[in-house]
Amino acid sequence: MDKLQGFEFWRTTLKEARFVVAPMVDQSELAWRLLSRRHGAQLCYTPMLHAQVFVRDANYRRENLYNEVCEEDRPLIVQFCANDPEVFLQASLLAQDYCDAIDLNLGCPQMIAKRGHYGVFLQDEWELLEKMVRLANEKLSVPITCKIRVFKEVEKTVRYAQMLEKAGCQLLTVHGRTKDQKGAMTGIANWEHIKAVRKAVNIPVFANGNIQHLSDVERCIQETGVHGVMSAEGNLHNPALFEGRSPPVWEMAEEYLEVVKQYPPCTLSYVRAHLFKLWHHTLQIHQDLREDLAKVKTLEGLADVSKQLRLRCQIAKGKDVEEKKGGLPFPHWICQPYIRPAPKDLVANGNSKDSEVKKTVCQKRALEDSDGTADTLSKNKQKKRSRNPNKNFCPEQKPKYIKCEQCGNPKGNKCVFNLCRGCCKKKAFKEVADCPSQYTHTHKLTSVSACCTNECCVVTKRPNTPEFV
Ligand SMILES: Cc1cc2nc3c(=O)[nH]c(=O)nc-3n(C[C@H](O)[C@H](O)[C@H](O)COP(=O)(O)O)c2cc1C
Repeated sequence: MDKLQGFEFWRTTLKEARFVVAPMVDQSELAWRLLSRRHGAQLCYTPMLHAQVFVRDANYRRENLYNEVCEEDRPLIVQFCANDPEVFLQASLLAQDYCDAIDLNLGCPQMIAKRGHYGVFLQDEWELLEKMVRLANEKLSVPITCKIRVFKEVEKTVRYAQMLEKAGCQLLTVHGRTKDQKGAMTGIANWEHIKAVRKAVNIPVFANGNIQHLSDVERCIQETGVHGVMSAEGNLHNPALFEGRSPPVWEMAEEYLEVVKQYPPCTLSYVRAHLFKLWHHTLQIHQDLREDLAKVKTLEGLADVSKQLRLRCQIAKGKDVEEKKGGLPFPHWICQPYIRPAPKDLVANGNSKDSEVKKTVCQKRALEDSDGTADTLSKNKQKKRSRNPNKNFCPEQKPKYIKCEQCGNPKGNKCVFNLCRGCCKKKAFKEVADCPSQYTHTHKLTSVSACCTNECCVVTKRPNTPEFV
């Protein structure tokens, strides 16, 4: 049977989904998707996966997709970042049986995407994108979709969307922010651009940006004419957003922790990050518990801190105590959006906050650009240091790894070809393998599973290598 396309795909496979949970690295994992679906989400995306790693590493495939497969988690779109048509295709072929469509990330504006040459940094490479989408559309059994950011110019954004449609993209998500609208400069998404794209293409369009309440969903659909809306931050702060409810935080936190237990394993740092987002406002009052939440090392520990937060809120609620602090919303214990200060409020000319924001942005950039050589540590590094105070972030004192002669990744421990695990494996398959470490292992082996974890030893599984038979 021919695969469904465009509107037919949206109507039949996606069941006319209008409420969509965004792809979110470390945050749109299975447990969170299931929680969001229970509360109104009709379609979810996986976090962005790296196409190249997905092709190369079976563990990565298992941990990030295959082990997460479950019936309740459909419809599901798997998102990849990629910059090579063949690699993107190979990754998508390996993922297509576990999802309803494959999405290409053309929106990530982070420094890591700049270095890896993917996400929004492909925004100007139309020829390459055309090839990637065309090949995927031709060869995959599921539709290919794209998630883009807008250009400053409406007209260029429209031509960009039309190019992707022509290449074979079957559904387009338009994030109404430009490449530079990130971090402190995030600001408001532009729905005018989204509306223009919607009018100009003949495939379903989802709008992304500024969706914090159910009323935003309705307004966005009305103003832009899109077929669905996607929420990221709004969903993280209130997973019941699409139900039009703002439940007490503990209700969502406890239900989420239950789902995590029901669908193991879930990485602890994801759970911690979700609780930080859910309890965002309350944690500004109960700073002691903020520290506890950062420190505990088990799921039970996290659940316990969450319970203590609930008890404190319930006591305050019972006594009708108004715990107001700074600009915190009240009551702080209901799920509600975190409103970022608008960049114009922060960087208006002559505003005293101006230099502060620019300083933060510049510091961050310096840190990103210099790979951690700046004086200030990023939030992530600070977190790492709080867990391991002896950790050294000085690049000169980092252990130096020997690099793979072919690709520059760290060399495998035992490989005598001076290759990384992936390249060694390829070599082993292409040529008759004669890595002495493999011989040694093979002779000692009683079973394949006793083999070293170095993928170069995969060669021992090949039935017709002399050392195996
Ligand atoms: C924690 C987090 C992780 C994200 N990871 C991804 C990702 O993996 N792929 C992607 O295309 N966008 C990612 N984004 C961007 C969102 O999908 C979305 O485009 C952006 O946050 C704007 O939507 P919002 O205004 O509803 O937050 C991420 C956003 C957040 C907050």
